[in-house]
Amino acid sequence: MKSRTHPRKVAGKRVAVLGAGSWGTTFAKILADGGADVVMWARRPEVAREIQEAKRNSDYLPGVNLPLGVRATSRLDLALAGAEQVYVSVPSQSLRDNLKMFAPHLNANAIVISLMKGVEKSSGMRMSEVIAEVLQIDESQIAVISGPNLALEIAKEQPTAAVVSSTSLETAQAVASVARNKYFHSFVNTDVIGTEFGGVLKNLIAVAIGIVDGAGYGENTKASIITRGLVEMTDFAVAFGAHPETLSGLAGLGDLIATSQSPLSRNNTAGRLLGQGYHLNDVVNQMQQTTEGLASVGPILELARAKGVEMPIVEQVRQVLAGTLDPKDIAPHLTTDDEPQGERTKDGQAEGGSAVRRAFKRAFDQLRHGGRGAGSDRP
Ligand SMILES: NC(=O)C1=CN([C@@H]2O[C@H](COP(=O)(O)OP(=O)(O)OC[C@H]3O[C@@H](n4cnc5c(N)ncnc54)[C@H](O)[C@@H]3O)[C@@H](O)[C@H]2O)C=CC1
Ligand SMILES: O=C(CO)COP(=O)(O)O
Repeated sequence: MKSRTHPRKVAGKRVAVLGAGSWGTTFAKILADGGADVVMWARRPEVAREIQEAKRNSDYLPGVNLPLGVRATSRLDLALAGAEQVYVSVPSQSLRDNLKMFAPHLNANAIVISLMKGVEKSSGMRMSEVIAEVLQIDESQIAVISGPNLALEIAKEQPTAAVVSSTSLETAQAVASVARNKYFHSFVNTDVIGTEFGGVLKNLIAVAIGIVDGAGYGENTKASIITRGLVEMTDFAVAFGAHPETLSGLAGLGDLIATSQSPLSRNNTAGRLLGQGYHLNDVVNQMQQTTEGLASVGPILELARAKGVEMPIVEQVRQVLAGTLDPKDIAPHLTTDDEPQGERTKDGQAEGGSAVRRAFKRAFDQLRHGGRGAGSDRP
């Protein structure tokens, strides 16, 4: 970085944001507006240069002025030097390779925060698990952030909230006290599994909503899918050890509503194109930004199968992606049950049993059949 292009340094904690796409850039603005001293790493030198010199990232956030305090470089050593908190926002499928590049430059005590909402296709691992495995750091040094956070709205400073989650409450609080400002409110929790899976799973339901929207169905259909989708999300996450409340919080229901309703959502947009009859390859080519849901469908269904969790909506999304189900048919087949099924009621109990009760039953069945129990978060 040339010193003449260095802006005045903002007083505050030195943090790094790795990944200069729409979310990484927006998050750098959130942090800088909260008073942190932010250096971004961009893969492409021209993107780093535009942010550093013009305080713009016109490819991803057209028309948005970044705070003067945000600096950017394409050199990892400069971005990570002295960084106490490191926020990572790259496509989930590229995380492992990126982490290997980051590792030599990371401070041993730095907290690493995942801003991503996908699972690794090859392993089914959550992003925090990939971080722990590749960087070989303790889980108390890792946090994740998730919530109803459409980047472009936040870049325009429209108020929203998110959850910062770490198995260490102290870590979550340390991150939340930096990742906040007048338009971004951070809550904390210690349910990393629920917080991460909430972000992953809502993408899949948002794709389903996009599909039925594109196929011409209306609000009743979409509301039914959102509601039943939340049940699938909760069943799945609880089976892996999440607290059900997390899924009805910002990282679950909150994000599900935002993503399912907004044309800004890439997952929702991809679904709509599929619903309009475009082939998956054409949709992928048309999407210029990361669309995590398309890559997550396969690994999530595999994980679900391993725990005996039924996900009829996600399964139908898979079939539409594979071209074996007409998008028009996704709505009439909202359930695979042959018999009438109980709906969860106000206290979380369904006639057929609560998510927790079902999780226990699954664990019991798995133990009986020599499998692993529900307490484990890996199949
Ligand atoms: N955009 C949004 O509104 C939000 C996105 N997220 C999550 O943040 C993560 C990143 O998403 P976005 O920033 O929106 O994506 P994006 O497509 O806008 O940007 C991705 C960035 O990663 C970089 N990158 C680094 N290594 C890469 C590689 N090997 N292959 C491709 N790109 C690579 C790209 O150059 C680009 O700067 C995703 O997991 C997404 O679900 C979470 C909340 C909100
Ligand atoms: O996670 C998001 C909003 O919270 C962004 O959703 P998309 O990735 O679908 O754009």
